[in-house]
Amino acid sequence: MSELPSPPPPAAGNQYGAEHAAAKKAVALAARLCKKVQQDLLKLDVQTKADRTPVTVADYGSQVLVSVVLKIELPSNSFSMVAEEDSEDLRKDGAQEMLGHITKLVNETIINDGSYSITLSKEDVLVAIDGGKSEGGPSGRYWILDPIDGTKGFIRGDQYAIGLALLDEGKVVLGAMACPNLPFKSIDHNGGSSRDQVGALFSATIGCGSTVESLEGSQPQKISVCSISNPVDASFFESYERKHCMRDCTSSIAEKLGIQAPPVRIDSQAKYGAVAQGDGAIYWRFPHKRSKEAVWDHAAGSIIVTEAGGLVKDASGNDLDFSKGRYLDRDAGIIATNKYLMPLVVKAAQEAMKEEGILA
Ligand SMILES: Nc1ncnc2c1ncn2[C@@H]1O[C@H](COP(=O)(O)O)[C@@H](OP(=O)(O)O)[C@H]1O
Ligand SMILES: [Mg+2]
Ligand SMILES: [Mg+2]
Ligand SMILES: [Mg+2]
Repeated sequence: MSELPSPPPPAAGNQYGAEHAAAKKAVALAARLCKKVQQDLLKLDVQTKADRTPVTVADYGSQVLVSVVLKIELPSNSFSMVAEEDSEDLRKDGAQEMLGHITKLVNETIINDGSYSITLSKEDVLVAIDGGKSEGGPSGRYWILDPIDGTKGFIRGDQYAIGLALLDEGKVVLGAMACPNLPFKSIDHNGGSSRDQVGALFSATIGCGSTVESLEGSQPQKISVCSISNPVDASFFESYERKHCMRDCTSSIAEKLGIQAPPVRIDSQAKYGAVAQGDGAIYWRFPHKRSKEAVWDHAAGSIIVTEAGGLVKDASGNDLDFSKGRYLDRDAGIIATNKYLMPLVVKAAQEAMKEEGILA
């Protein structure tokens, strides 16, 4: 397989140009490993974590590759990352076979890409996974990674995303997100023609807009959220998994807004990418309990939507605060949409949640 294409030099004025290029390379390489695993996922490649959610060899392998690429591409003594997975379960007796498989997958992906002449041992793999143990917070620079967001979708053969973001003094300043199964329209700027492709790489840097390109390499093209202002014409995305979203509440919000289109239910932060490129108008998330929302489930997706001209708020209309550590501090619910629809969706959500007894 050919080496991943080097991205074009960053636009003048992009102070995170090197990080942007490294982040895209990292998620694109991780996506190669994930695609290979999704094609022939075996039962023994999937484990259940202590919180009873699934994790696969690809979640771990992706986390290793992103961490390795960032460290090589951006040499510095101060690498810090908040990532979803840790090595605890892989260090247990009985996990040796799985660890061996992850190590093999990581090394094969590196060899096939051809950019780096390194081979990782099992111990290197464990150490790379634990590179994601940072606690985050309001100061300094650190990465936030969801190595596979939508693991349940990944196992089912559906949508998933690899989401990577950079925080600088508590603010998300860049995001790169690979969505290997998401369709997008690639536009030939010479001929003006467009064709449908699958495998999108979204990225955004603060103040520089959002782009999408092919995961296999193509010219990045600017994207923007839709400009629908009447909710009757809007469509919305929500979780495929019934357990992840209160459907009674969201159908009530949709009814209040007069939305005609049926819900589009897909897994992962691919929903943020779809809203950012105007495939639909709204992504909302209303979890059942006031469960904690992890920063890695939203950091990359949220900057890709805001740099595409959209807004991302909690259900009270507040900005998301990524500076509080590994979890977001927010009021129930998260909404991503354009500036016209946001106040209407927040109002409908507040009313619906009061009626459902979720808000006082
Ligand atoms: N019972 C639950 N309620 C709400 N969110 C949940 C959940 N179980 C898992 N999740 C979160 O939902 C994410 C997937 O979101 P979506 O529903 O949009 O596909 C998961 O990310 P991971 O797959 O990275 O673990 C996980 O963080
Ligand atoms: Mg998970
Ligand atoms: Mg996730
Ligand atoms: Mg995950």
